[in-house]
Amino acid sequence: MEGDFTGKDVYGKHFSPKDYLKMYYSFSKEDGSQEDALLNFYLQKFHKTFTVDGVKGDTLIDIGSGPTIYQFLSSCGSFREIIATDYTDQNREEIKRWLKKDPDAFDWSQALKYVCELEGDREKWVEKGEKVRSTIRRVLKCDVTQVNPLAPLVVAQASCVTSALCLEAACKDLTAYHAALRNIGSLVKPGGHLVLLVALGGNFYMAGEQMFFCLYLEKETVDSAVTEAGFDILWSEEAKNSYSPTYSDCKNVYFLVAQKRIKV
Ligand SMILES: C[C@](O)(C/N=c1/sc2cccc3c2n1CCC3)C(=O)N1CCN(c2cccc3cnccc23)CC1
Repeated sequence: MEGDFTGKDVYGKHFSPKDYLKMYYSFSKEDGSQEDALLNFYLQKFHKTFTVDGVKGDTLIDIGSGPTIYQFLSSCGSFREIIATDYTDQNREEIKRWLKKDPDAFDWSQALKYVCELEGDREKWVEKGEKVRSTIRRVLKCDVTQVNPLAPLVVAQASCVTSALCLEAACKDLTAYHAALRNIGSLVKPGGHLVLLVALGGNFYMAGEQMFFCLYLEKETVDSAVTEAGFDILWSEEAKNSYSPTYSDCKNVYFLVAQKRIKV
């Protein structure tokens, strides 16, 4: 299967949010496991972007949210409205379960506590959860291979677009990757921000027993695609040796913040 692109239909049929969440986002009991370190890296970089560096605005659109909400824990205090999106119904349903406090929704309390600790008060994690729930206003279908990824909806350009671990799974080759970056970049207003979390140097990742395609990307490839999509890269950071081989052959994870050039 390695190397065969995983089409959108396969995601709809075979992507199990529950398996995926258990594999990647269950803080293990003994601290310092590889997966904890990886999630902590993501949470630290979102904290730096939104809480420390002060990226903020009216609307934030998250592209390819998957079944997760960790990516909103820092941005929920910096935007009036967050729009979560994903291609597959089951991922959007998983997010809605958490928003409604459904008893069998995934437990994000460990991640909530970790971000509250970064913000200086670990006890505020329940309020943080309510803040995330009140800020995520819509959960929409997206398809990054479409010129308008939110079609048929037409949504006003956003102050910020974030996308974590999505494009490398959704794009079958570099041409598609460049096009997808242009597509999601069109959702950002001039002067607005694009925040990417990218898995580098791998061909697949696991979710439960299923193997899914990952486009092999290097840091330089991502940087040039972001620049060509009309953005200036403000800063970026690579975490080496991030993935345990059980889950993916990806080597590193890459966090990048860019700003959309204002055409003069
Ligand atoms: C984010 C995610 O959780 C996937 N997570 C993870 S964990 C991990 C660990 C190591 C490597 C990698 C990795 N990845 C994906 C990237 C590679 C998810 O569920 N995804 C992303 C991809 N997505 C789409 C598929 C097909 C077409 C799409 C069209 N438009 C929009 C989205 C589309 C479906 C939902």
